[in-house]
Amino acid sequence: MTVTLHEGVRVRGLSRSFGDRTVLDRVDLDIAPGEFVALLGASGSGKSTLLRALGGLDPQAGGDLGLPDRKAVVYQEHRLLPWARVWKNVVLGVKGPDLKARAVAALTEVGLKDRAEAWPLTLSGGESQRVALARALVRTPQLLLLDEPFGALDALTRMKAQELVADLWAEHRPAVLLVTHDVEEALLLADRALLLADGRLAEEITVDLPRPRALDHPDFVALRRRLLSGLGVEKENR
Ligand SMILES: Nc1ncnc2c1ncn2[C@@H]1O[C@H](COP(=O)(O)OP(=O)(O)OP(=O)(O)O)[C@@H](O)[C@H]1O
Repeated sequence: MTVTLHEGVRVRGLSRSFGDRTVLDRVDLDIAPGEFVALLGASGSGKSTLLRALGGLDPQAGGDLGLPDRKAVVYQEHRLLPWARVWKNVVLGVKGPDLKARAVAALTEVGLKDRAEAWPLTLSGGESQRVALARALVRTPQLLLLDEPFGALDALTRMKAQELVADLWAEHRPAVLLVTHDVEEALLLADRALLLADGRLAEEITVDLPRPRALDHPDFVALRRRLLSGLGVEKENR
């Protein structure tokens, strides 16, 4: 694997095997600076493996990776450390002056300014994920990697979190790769949706809909059907 600096993402021939099982098979992927891309695929198709490689977190992957310097990842589980106050969690590992002020600024952006001094165990699941978003924001990422960040939230909290991500993305415009199982989430947020199957990017759907997006817009419904069919779900009522 070679990693070079790039403004957005420019991946060529990304491959990854575990034993004799090839999970990623010479994947090419471009994400322009500021572009929001969603990645869908069946369970076990290699979405998280691809995301990990883009985080520069998988030295055993093969291929040429052009990646920006500043990357941040948000996972399905918040990964907050219980023994550090919320604001400290946000800036853990960050260097430089005014760390507390930077943490509070990021927490303000996710609507949690007043929880800066709280302990992580006193937060709800949705709040914890917002802290995880603040922890990403404070790093001013050029590439934001989201690995099913709202997968464990209830439907209403998830919708609010999606709105928050849409707002934060519009404000800061990082390139985003969002791994999700949720077709509607992909279509609400992304410029492009990619389908991963058999180790390759099997399909690409451009989501050319004005924002904010409405679930009941006929073009939205048509794209939803197309994506579901790409995922092998044909039933109309799903
Ligand atoms: N460290 C590892 N060692 C062995 N096999 C692995 C490892 N990491 C992933 N795999 C295998 O690679 C395949 C792809 O895993 P990955 O987690 O990338 O899939 P995914 O598409 O993100 O799945 P899901 O949607 O269920 O989260 C799976 O078959 C998994 O078992």
